[in-house]
This record gives sequence, structure tokens and C-alpha cells, in this order.
Amino acid sequence: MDSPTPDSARLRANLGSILGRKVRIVGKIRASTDLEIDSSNGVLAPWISVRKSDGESPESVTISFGDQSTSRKDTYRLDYCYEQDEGADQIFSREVKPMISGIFGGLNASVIAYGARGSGKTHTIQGSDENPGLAPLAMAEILSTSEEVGRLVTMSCYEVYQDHVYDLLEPKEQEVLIMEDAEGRIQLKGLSQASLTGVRVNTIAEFHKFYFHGCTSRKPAQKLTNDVSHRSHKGLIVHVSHNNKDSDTHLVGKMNFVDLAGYEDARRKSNDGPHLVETTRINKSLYALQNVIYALNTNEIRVPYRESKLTRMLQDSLVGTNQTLMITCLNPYFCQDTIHTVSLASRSFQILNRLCIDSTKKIKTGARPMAFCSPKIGIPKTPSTSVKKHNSQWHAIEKKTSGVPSAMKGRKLFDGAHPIISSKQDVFLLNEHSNLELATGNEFSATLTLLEDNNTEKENNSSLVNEGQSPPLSARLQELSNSLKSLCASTPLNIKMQLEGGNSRNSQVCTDLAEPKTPTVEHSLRFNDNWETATIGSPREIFNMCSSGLKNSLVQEYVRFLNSASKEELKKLHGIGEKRANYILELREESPEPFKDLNDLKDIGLSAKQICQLSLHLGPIEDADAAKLSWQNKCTIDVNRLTLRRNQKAYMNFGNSYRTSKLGHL
Ligand SMILES: Nc1ncnc2c1ncn2[C@@H]1O[C@H](COP(=O)(O)OP(=O)(O)OP(=O)(O)O)[C@@H](O)[C@H]1O
Repeated sequence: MDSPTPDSARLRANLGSILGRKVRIVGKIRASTDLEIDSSNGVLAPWISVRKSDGESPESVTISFGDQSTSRKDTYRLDYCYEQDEGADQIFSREVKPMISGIFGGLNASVIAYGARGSGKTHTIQGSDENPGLAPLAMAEILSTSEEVGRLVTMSCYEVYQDHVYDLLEPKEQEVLIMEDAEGRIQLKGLSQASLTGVRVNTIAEFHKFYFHGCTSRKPAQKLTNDVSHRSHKGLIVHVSHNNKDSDTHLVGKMNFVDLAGYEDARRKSNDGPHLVETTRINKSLYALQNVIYALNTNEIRVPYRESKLTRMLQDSLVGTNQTLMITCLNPYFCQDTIHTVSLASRSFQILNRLCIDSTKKIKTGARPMAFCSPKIGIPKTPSTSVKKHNSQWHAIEKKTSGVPSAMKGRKLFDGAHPIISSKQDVFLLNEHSNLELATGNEFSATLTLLEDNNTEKENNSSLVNEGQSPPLSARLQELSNSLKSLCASTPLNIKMQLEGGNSRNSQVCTDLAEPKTPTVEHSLRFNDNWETATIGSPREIFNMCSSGLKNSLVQEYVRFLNSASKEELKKLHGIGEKRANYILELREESPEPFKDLNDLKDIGLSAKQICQLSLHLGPIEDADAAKLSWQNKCTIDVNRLTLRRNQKAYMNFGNSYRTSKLGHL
């Protein structure tokens, strides 16, 4: 994989916020440990493959896992993925360093390490003496910049254990209280140095002393519970502030580093008793964080910060234009939990792509823009009811999807919400259709077009899963199809179902759609005896359709007039004098209907130009008005307008009664 330059990384880092996605999501494959290398006997089969995404999002990468239990190969998309041989220094220079200037410019930043247990989160954030992690590297940079510009740097360390926050620098039994001031800033009462007067960090050595001591010492919560296992989220806050402590605007910016507790499937047998409670609470807070990231990336109006203490603490760093980087750490060898964490991370990444794809597809297909699902349905809510339930929900998604897991939820067939589509491959082009044509006599026809998947890259399509209560789309489509058929059979109006023949793909309602696209109902109107079917779309299309319908009607009226009018009536027409009128009568003697269309007028000596002018007179209404139609043509237009209105009215009446009587129960 090509290494991007720092500049391009900065560009990429800003790309999300420019296009609406606030949290950048990258992966990091942990390097193999000595133990793993030794136990592998030199055979280390790569389990994760990373390839650059193409198409609409060339900056992103696609991750796939060599699933050992099945031949299935799921793919997940992230902004980028750092491989095993890429260390914290590379992540720092490409991702974190560009964020630091923002802190001195008044922004907050957050770097969050997320992943399964043992996936290298602590190593990435904290590192070791030989290989410093992102936090020490950032601190060195912050210290050197603050020296140049004269800023004060302070730090705080905390842990979140079972949704309780404890200070790590000055361990005490009291919890840290999370409060919000009038300006929306989060105040952490009881957290040492959080209120800008804290531990002054002058040197990186001092930082190491505080940080490593804070992160490795016996935790207050651990002392309280006497719990040996003790898995918790650990956070570091680096505050950059003005030297002038009297100033109200003392704080300039802050940077958060969060080493999340590892995700672990709570259903694992080893999880019993207190471990199950611990795992459950950890997973609950991880889901809460994912909900927040998802909501941020989807620009949801309500971001569920209050679902966990951690998200509440980070609230003022995640909002607005603040910068957030989520590093999804990946176990380099088979680990089901890693797949799960990547699938969750990837879901929040997909949002931007959905947005972009949807807007382009809108142009191509005329489909309505997608409305994004609420994360409360797309992403599991806080697993307050049961983590097991959430897990099974998610595993179910993994089983059902053949590609990128997507935000999915059950929808009513005709509701306003649109499905979320997880990637370009998952976008359904909506041009194949099955037509159910209903005709009532010769009054009108209504075409219900059900759109089906026309994806050219079908192997990558996700089967979007209906997680809600409503039945799957295929069932609803089938139901609709059956209802229309029964309507067809039972209607007293002699409505007949007409399935378009010829193309077998068109001849049936597609019931195996992977994911719903709200079916579009296309209406067809017919005008006068020479039925012409046109599709109604935008107001402009409706107008054009009406105009073209009128034009054809006028042409037909004109030729019918030529075929039947008396000599005197013919002579009143523009361009027809005594000679032409006689000639028309002669032609009519030879054939009762000598004129079928405008081209036949050549037979009576009208030049192409004259016919063209005539057709202009018979053109769309504005053309006709502009050309000051002759009295006869105006009369004809009036007649046709009346016909059009009558047809439209009949159509509306039918539509209303049809909807009320037959579609209501759908
Ligand atoms: N880049 C690396 N190079 C070598 N060893 C690594 C690297 N990253 C992680 N390790 C080793 O992998 C093991 C797990 O790493 P780490 O503790 O960082 O994982 P974690 O995700 O924080 O685990 P947990 O979820 O239990 O907190 C450790 O022994 C660590 O030393």
C-alpha cells in the first residue's frame, strides 16, 4: 500500500469534515509478538488483507479477513489501514501531528484506540520505552510547540470502570463528576488538574513519570473491588492553555487519548459472574461510543452522548469542528472479535460514501436522496437489555451480509425513509422494472414500476438486513403483487393486469430484492383516441408530456379535418386555397382517408417548410401561443385541453378510489 505524504494525510484528515463526516476511522494491524512468531514455527499465514478502494472513494481501503471457518469473505471499508510493519511513529506523523496545530488554534482533538482484546490498543496509544506510542509522541510535539508559542501544558489521567470515572494521577475513592458549564464545556470535578491548574508538564520525562505511573498503578476502583482482572477504559487529557490564568479564556485546546478496554463477546464461556458484568458494561460503553460516532458521521441532530460516562466526558471534544481519529486495532491472526469491531467501525465510515453515492445515483436514476437510518436501529442501542441480544443481532448481520455490514432497519414499503446503502457496490440501480399496468377501458393506464437491483457488481452486494419488525421487502413486494393481482381479478372496473412480455426480467415482480428501494409509481396518461403513453415525473416532464400529447392530438385533429372537411372549411385553413382544397377532395375520392400524418401533406403540394411551420403551430402550448395560432387551431387546442382535463380528472378519481379501496391495507 502506498504511503501517503503528511500533506496528503492532512488533506485526508480534513476530508471527512469537509464532506460532512467528522470522525476519521483508520485500522492498525498489530505486529506479531515474539510469542506468536515462536509458536507459529515460521508459518505466519496472513489473515487480514488490505487493498486500496477504487471508485468513488480512492482514499479509503477495503479490509477482508480470511475466515477460517467458512469460505465467506466479508469486506469492510475504512479511511486507511496501517499494516503490521507500520509503527506508531508513522501513524503519528500522518494522522496525529496534523491535529496538534488545531489544539493551539483553539480546537480539541481526540485519538481513540478501539478493538478486540489484545489487538494492540495500549501499545498504539502508550507504547513502550523503546517504541513510544501516540500519546508520548504527541506530548513531545505539544511541549515543543508550546515552548515556542508560550503556552502552558497540563495533563490529567483517568479511567472509566463500569461506568464510573476515577482519577489516576491522584487516586482517590471518590468518583470524578462530569458537569457541563453554560458554554457547553465539560467540567470534570474531582479530576486532578482537569481545571487548568494541574500537573505542569515541562519535560517529556515528567510526562512519562506521570503517565506510566498513572496507567500502571493499582487503580482506585481496583482497590475498592479487590478485583484482579479489572478491565477499564483509560484516558489522558492534555490541556494547552494561556499562561495568563486570570483570563476567562484560559484554556486554548485539549487533546484526548483514549485506550479503550478491549471488546470481547460476552457470550464466551469464560465470561461468568463478575467477568460477565464487566464485559457487559465494557461492551455497553463501546456500543455507546459507536453510537456517538455514527451519529456524528451521519450528522444526526441528536448525538447520544449521555448514554455512557465516557462519551459524556468526551462530548466537548467530539462536537463541532473538533477533530477525532478512531484507530481500530486489529489482531493479525484469526479473532472473531476483531471482525466484529471492524464491522462496527466500518459502519460509521460508510456514511460519507453513502451520501456521495446517493447524490450521484440521484442524478443517474432519479431516485430520491437517501435518508439515513437512526443509529438507534442501525447500531445496537446500549445493551442495557442484554448484551447477548446485541451480540446475536450483530452476528446475525454478519451472517446475512455478504459484504460491508450496513445500517439497516425495517421500513414500511412506502415510508419516507430510505435504505442505507453501504458502498458503491451496494447501490441499487433502479432501471429494471416490472410493470403492472392497469387499464380501465380507454381512460387511462397507471404503471406501477417496481425497481429491482441492477447492480453490475452483484457479487459484492450486501443483503441489507431488515432488523425491525416489519416484514422483509421481498415479502412486502410479493404482498403488493398479490394484492394487485387480486385487484385485477376482482375489480368491477374490468381492470386488467398486463405484465409486459418479451423480457422475462420485466415480466414479474422482483421478490428477491436484497434491499428496499422505495418503488416509484409511474403514471401514464393517454390522450384522445390515439393513445400515447408518457411517463409523468417532474412538473417540467409533466408539462412536456402534456405538450407533446397535445401536439400529437392536434396533428391527429388536423389530418382528421383534412380527411373530412368540406371545401369551404378546408379553404379556411392556413395555406390551403381553392386549388389545394380541390386537390384534397380528389384525393379523398380515391381513398377515404388519404392523410395519416403531417408527411402526407406533401401530397397536396405543401413544402417541407410549410409543414414544419404547420407543426410549429401545432407544437407545445407556448410555441403555439407565440405563433398566434389560427382560429381553427385555437379551437382544436381548446377541445384537446378539455379532453386532457377530462382525462386527468378521470385519472385522479380513479387513483383516489383505487388507493382508498385497494392499497389501504398495504
Ligand atoms: N506493534 C507491536 N509490536 C510488538 N508487540 C506488540 C505490538 N503491539 C502490541 N504488541 C503486544 O501485543 C500484546 C497485546 O498488546 P496490547 O496490550 O497493546 O493490546 P490491547 O489491545 O491493549 O489489549 P487489552 O484489550 O487487553 O487492553 C502485548 O503483549 C503487546 O506487547
